[in-house]
Formats: sequence, C-alpha cells, structure tokens
Amino acid sequence: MESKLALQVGTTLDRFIMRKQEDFPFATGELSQLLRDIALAAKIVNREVNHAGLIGIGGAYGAQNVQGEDQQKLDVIANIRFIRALRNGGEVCTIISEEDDEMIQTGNCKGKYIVAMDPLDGSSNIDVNVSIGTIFSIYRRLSAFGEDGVMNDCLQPGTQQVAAGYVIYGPSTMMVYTTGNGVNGFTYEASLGEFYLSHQNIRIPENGNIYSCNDGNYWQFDEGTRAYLDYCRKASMTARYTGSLVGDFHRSLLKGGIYLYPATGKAPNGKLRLLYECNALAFIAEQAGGIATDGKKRVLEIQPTELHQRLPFIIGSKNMVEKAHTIIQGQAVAV
Ligand SMILES: O=P(O)(O)OC[C@H]1O[C@](O)(COP(=O)(O)O)[C@@H](O)[C@@H]1O
Ligand SMILES: [Mg+2]
Ligand SMILES: [Mg+2]
Repeated sequence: MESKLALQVGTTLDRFIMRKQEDFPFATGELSQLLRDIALAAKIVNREVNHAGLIGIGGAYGAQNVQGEDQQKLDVIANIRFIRALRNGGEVCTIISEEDDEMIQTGNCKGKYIVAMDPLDGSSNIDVNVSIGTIFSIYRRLSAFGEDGVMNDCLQPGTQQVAAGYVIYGPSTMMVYTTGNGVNGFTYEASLGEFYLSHQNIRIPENGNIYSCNDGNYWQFDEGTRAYLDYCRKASMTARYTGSLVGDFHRSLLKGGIYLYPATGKAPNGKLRLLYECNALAFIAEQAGGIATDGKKRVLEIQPTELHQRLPFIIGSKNMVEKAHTIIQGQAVAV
C-alpha cells in the first residue's frame, strides 16, 4: 500500500478521490464513483462547449425552462449528458435540475444519493466565449431504498450536503469540489483526458478588493444594497462581473472578493436558485473560510420549500461579506 504522503499537485482526480476515500474506513465507494461520474460528464460537456461554434450547438434551443428562461442548446445538451452519466453510474436515485420542472427519477432505486444540478451556468455567455460552468450538490437520500426518491429527499438544507462543487469551462477547464474536508481544484488536461490536482486546499482570502454585482440593476436594489455599492465605489474597489455565477465566484474564491445578486424589482426573491446554485457554492465558500448568506441568514441553514426556489445571494471573503451586511442592514454608513 502506497504510503500516505501528502497528495502532490499533478495527482489525478481519480487517485485523489481514492486516497481521500481511505480517510473514511467505512466508506463503500459509492460517493467516490459518483464524483467520477460527474467528472466524466464534465469532460464530455467540455468537448461540446469547446466545439459549440463548429458543430452548430450554440444559440437558442427554442423552448423555455420552468424558470421562464429561453433554454440554450447547450443547456439542454449539458442536462442530457449529466442525467445520462448519473443514471448509468447507478449511485443516484433522483436528480433535481434547473432545466426540469419536476424531480428526475433515474430508476436506480438502490442509489444512495440525490444530486441537485445546474447543468450549464452562465447561459447568456455561451455564444460569446465567456467562462460558463456546471454546479452540483450531493445529498444522501432519507427515504427507504428500493423506492424512487421523494420530495423530502430533495428539500434538505445545505448543511446536509455530503459533497458539492462546480466545473468551470473557461480559459482552462477546472473541477472544484468539497466533501466537507477542505476545497480542492483540478485542471483538465484534454489531450490526456484527465483532471489533475492543481489547486490544493483552497482558502479564500479574508479580504479582497473586487466586488461583483450587476450594476445595471442599481436602481432596482433596496437602499441598503445601494449604500453598499456606493461604499465599494467610494473605496475605489475594482468592479468585475462576467454574468456567469461560476466564473464570478471562482475569481472571488482564488483572489478574494464579494459577489452579490440581491433582490430586484424584477426578481423580488433574487434570481439565483437555492438547491442547485447557492447551496453548492455556499458549502465551498465556507469550507474555504468564506461566508454565504441571503443578506441576513446563512444560506446553508435555509430550509428549502420548493425545488426551484430563489433567494438573494451574497458570497465571498469573510470580512467583505460582514462589511456588506453592516452597511446593507443600515448598521453602518458608506464612507
Ligand atoms: O444577467 P444577470 O441578471 O446579471 O444574471 C446573471 C446571473 O444569472 C445566471 O446566468 C443564472 O444562471 P443560469 O445561466 O444557469 O440560468 C448566473 O450564472 C449569473 O450570475
Ligand atoms: Mg446558473
Ligand atoms: Mg443554468
């Protein structure tokens, strides 16, 4: 048995998963296999994202999803790829997807896990070659084996996640995830078809100088949020907003920063979805030393009531999110 040396940068994702499994004497390998299934689907979607313009899979699909958003072809293709990989992998009994109104039963009644996913995040950026992503949350089922998963299995608070992560399809493709023991990032080497450990034990800087928010909504935000954005400007902080949650969060994770998608007149409950966008990133942020809230409450403690529920979202460096709270809640004035 190979000695328990620290895992080196350049370790394959497969080996990393295997080695981490050894840390759990009672682990039975299903979660490890599920993480591999997600990585497999990510490799396929990565290829399609890279070639979208060449093989005519850019652009609109011509239908709307349950959110009333126009689906892009890649939203639908990524959804199919991930569902297929999770179904064939056999570890998942039920899937919640941004692109499907209802729970998706995979038929794997012995499957231990529930996956909530945003198959393609940042859809408005697909055709303009800006980073996009996939977001996933993994829960253990609560209901008895042998049956399909039920709504209760799917409406668990974020604190119950056993693993969560995202894939970013950008200048390089990376998979970043946590199983509750820190956050690690793997970069995809397409010519070898492997993800390699490139960012070990990621810690989000407690402070940063970058704020990320769709400023075009400024006059739709409440007074507190406007006061915080005024503070960011007066403090000459740097504004960065790509319009892809995964891309904007990934930058904050590595460099420090804060991302906000507050409630607006158009989206009074916020735009982002608790089950398959915010819970996963909140788990990652907290595991990396950051904070994620709905402006008041810790996202992970929110009890979900609907599959596609939305919430206002603030996430990022600890001191920056705390500062935002004090200004937004009117306990401090902008400088
Ligand atoms: O265009 P807006 O209103 O700024 O919204 C951008 C936000 O919406 C999203 O695109 C929503 O995610 P989807 O693309 O998965 O629907 C986020 O990635 C992004 O942060
Ligand atoms: Mg999304
Ligand atoms: Mg999406």
